[in-house]
Amino acid sequence: MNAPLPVHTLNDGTTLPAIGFGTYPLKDEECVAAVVSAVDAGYRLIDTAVNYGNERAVGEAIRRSGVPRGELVVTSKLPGRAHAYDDAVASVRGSLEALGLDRIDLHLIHWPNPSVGKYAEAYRALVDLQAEGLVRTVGVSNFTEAHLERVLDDTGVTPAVNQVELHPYFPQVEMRAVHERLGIRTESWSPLGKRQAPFAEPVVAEAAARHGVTPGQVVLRWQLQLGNVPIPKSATPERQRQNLDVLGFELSAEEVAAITGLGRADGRLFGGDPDTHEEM
Ligand SMILES: NC(=O)C1=CN([C@@H]2O[C@H](COP(=O)(O)OP(=O)(O)OC[C@H]3O[C@@H](n4cnc5c(N)ncnc54)[C@H](OP(=O)(O)O)[C@@H]3O)[C@@H](O)[C@H]2O)C=CC1
Ligand SMILES: O=C(O)C(=O)[C@@H](O)[C@H](O)C(=O)CO
Repeated sequence: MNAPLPVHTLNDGTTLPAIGFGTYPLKDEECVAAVVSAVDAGYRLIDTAVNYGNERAVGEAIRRSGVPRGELVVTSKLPGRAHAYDDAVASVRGSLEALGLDRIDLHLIHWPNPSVGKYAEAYRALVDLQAEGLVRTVGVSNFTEAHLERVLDDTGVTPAVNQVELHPYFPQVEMRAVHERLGIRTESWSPLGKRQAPFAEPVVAEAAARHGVTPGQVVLRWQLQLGNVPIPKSATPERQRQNLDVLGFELSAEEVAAITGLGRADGRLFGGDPDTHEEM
């Protein structure tokens, strides 16, 4: 097991491990086994969602892991079909029941779902559930600057986290600046680039050779040096360990800039533009 991970202090005073574990599209026993081995490897931040259909498996893995509950940061997400206030409250209660927990550490609105037009209502529900103690930290996912400003104006509560698509082909330079200005921690989904991983790009492969690490480790180290919290998914224990083992080397400022330079306007993995993409 690696040394304990560094943590970030969020704008609500709670902490978030510097790397987390993604669980989509793991299901059932494969999910339980992957999360148990991830926790054993040292992951303490686990990312699930109602729409992944694996909250029960994640809850089972947490119980099997033997790690004290207080050491884990469990994230779940509200689906687009549950943005109306009462539906949002019911969805969070459903997640608690499925996970077998009495509190969710970080609850996000999964997508803003513009056609529903109720993400601000959903956000108010999460803020109220935080006051009740059922949710520790309130955050969002796939929010643009306008969505962030809207919920902030509405409630006076800044989301602690915005989980967005972020990898070398889509480095989100503008959104990271918005987060910096508002005091929001950036979490990176598909942090390795998933099926379009940039592992063969010369700037990544050459940095890996220079530092004696794998291309995946270079990409995750790039994430860390930008202050992002990556949540890589792997069903493979060896890769899970490798993805955590990124504290023992440092990329130069030039290497970081060159990887960010891989960004391109059409770099999104599947066209998930939050202003138009709908996921119920
Ligand atoms: N909020 C949102 O809208 C979204 C959130 N997410 C979250 O983000 C998480 C991570 O994103 P995801 O889309 O899974 O993409 P990732 O960038 O984490 O890539 C996962 C893929 O990379 C492979 N992989 C993992 N580690 C390595 C490695 N070291 N070397 C080579 N290949 C590797 C995995 O295969 P294998 O398992 O075989 O190792 C898997 O195929 C999700 O699991 C989910 O929790 C994802 C999409 C949207
Ligand atoms: O994994 C997630 O959180 C998602 O939102 C996914 O459904 C994502 O949209 C995807 O992988 C679609 O192909």
